[in-house]
Amino acid sequence: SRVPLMKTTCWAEHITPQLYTALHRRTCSSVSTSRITTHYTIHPRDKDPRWEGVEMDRFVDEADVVIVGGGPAGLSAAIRLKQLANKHEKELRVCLVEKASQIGAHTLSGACLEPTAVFELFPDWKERGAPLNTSVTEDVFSILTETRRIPVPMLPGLPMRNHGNYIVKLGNVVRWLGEQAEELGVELYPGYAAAEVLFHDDGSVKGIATNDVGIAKDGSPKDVFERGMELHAKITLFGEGCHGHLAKQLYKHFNLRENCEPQTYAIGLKELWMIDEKKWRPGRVEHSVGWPLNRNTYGGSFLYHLNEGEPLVALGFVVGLDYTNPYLNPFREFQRWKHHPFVARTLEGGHRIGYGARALNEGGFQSIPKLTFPGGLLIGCSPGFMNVPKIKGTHTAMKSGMLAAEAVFPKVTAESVDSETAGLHVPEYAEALKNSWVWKELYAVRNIRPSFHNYFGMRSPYLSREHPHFVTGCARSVSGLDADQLKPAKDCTPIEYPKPDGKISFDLLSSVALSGTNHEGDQPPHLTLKNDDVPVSRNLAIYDGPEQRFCPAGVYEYVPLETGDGMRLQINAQNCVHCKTCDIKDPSQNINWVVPEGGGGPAYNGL
Ligand SMILES: Cc1cc2nc3c(=O)[nH]c(=O)nc-3n(C[C@H](O)[C@H](O)[C@H](O)COP(=O)(O)OP(=O)(O)OC[C@H]3O[C@@H](n4cnc5c(N)ncnc54)[C@H](O)[C@@H]3O)c2cc1C
Ligand code: SF4
Repeated sequence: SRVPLMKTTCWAEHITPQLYTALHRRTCSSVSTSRITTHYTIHPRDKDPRWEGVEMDRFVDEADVVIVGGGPAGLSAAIRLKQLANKHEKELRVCLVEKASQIGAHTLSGACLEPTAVFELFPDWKERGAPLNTSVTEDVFSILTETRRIPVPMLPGLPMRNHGNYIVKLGNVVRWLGEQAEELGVELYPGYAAAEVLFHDDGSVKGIATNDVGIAKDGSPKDVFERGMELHAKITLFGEGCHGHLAKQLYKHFNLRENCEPQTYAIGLKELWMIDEKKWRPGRVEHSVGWPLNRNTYGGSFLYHLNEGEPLVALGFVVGLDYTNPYLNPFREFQRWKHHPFVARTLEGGHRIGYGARALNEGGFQSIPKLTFPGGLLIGCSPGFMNVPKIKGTHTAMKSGMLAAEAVFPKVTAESVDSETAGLHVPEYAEALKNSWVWKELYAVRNIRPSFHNYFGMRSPYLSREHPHFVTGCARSVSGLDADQLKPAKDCTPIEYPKPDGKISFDLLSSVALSGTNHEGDQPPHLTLKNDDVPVSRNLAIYDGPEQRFCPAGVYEYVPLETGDGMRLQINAQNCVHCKTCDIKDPSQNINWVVPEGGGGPAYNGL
């Protein structure tokens, strides 16, 4: 059995001799239990006798362009490609794969939408019935203390101003984009996750493979096992959204992040409420910073009154994943925030109808990687075009997809191929982006998030010379990888959270139930561990098991070993809402999120 490497690793300095003995016992016990990770990405099937003789050939199909991800970026790229093909009377096969069972079912956002890109993509958006039903009529920004609210004037020119924007259910907008794409002739494949990037012999991207189905929880093939299919293309556009699973592989393969800062992230938690009609103010937008987060934790809230025929409000809470206290629980901070008198007064008498969570990029301009490589390119929140102070990335994601399509179209339809590699390389996309309003906008706000790490913390853009208009000059560095920011539990104070009251605040499991999340139970957990022993030997020992708190769906639980002499990690993979927080924040970087069987995950209804 394996023995922990504590004596030689850098984290050993945090461990006392007593803890070392306890830990050694725990770890040695845990290796005797059954495997946590059974996925073939960790335990290759070619070495597994249970897979001997299983047919592993894949059906191959060919398109001109393959797009991974049916979010705002992927769909805008697909639509623009077909608009151009129709205009120039060219045949163009565009295939888009989406891991959700329906287009829009994995979309979670605020969302207050800056409509520029929608208007550019469809100047006749109104006639086409775009679900932009609520224009912003009131814009409120506050700094919260535990009992009070300090209003901040929304001066013209501030990035947080929402004049001219629309409050939307982004899932509905994405569904509508899907309908437009289908009408134009894009082939949409919801329920198919892209599990693997395929490469030509010259190293350029050849396309993707969708995931295999019919693998049992223990990693063995079931009778119904079916190999995924290969989708080849002249070029593949990756629009997986924040912290894409394939993008992670591409960063390594093509060294795309060598000249940028690390990407940093936040987790956003959201609920949808039906409120008392008397309190409903359609078109009102509220944002806050401050309580319940302390000065050293980046984050804030949003509360939007929708105008969709019912008294609906969308509310949520965003916490920067560079927080340091392993006892912080973003879900419980969100629940606590709803009890602020200024928030609770809107919710009292109402009831909650939706819940979900998703990570969002916070690195901004400094963290944008190289965007193009032979055979492919990155669009939307996958490389990260989020405008952080605005908490808006939909308009930039859409525009990046459109610019990618415009750069790709002449090359894929050219009579002779203009590429030295088998997969087309289109660096013109990066150039187009640099000359677009996306670049200008992200450049203008590049130092707002990094300026958080000063005396004023979250309030800095509003209270100090760190006001956006002063935050100019060279791009400042982000704080490093979020995974490296946690302090050992022994150096931190546990946080006492109030119990949920079942009216305004709720527990985790009843919340997850509202996300409609489901996965086939008999499949290997898609939360894979590079080393099954590390959660107990490192995460629990040093950080007191922070994954139990940062996962917004209760997927990770430390439970007593059956033998009674230690703990083990239990992964409730069926609950996973695909937010990607664990892959980002795990202090050991031992968790690798991979795609589950296609169609699994949340079933958001217009979040
Ligand atoms: C809490 C929160 C609040 C926000 N508020 C706002 C706001 O008010 N205004 C605003 O403009 N923006 C907001 N954003 C940001 C906005 O939602 C994103 O910028 C936008 O959704 C990015 O679009 P995208 O297409 O790049 O990625 P996504 O919307 O994430 O779409 C990616 C799609 O790809 C699919 N996918 C991923 N991997 C695979 C795979 N391997 N195979 C197949 N399919 C895959 C996913 O299921 C998903 O449907 C918010 C985000 C969050 C989390
Ligand atoms: S397991 Fe990871 S990706 Fe899934 S909900 Fe929890 S933190 Fe998010």
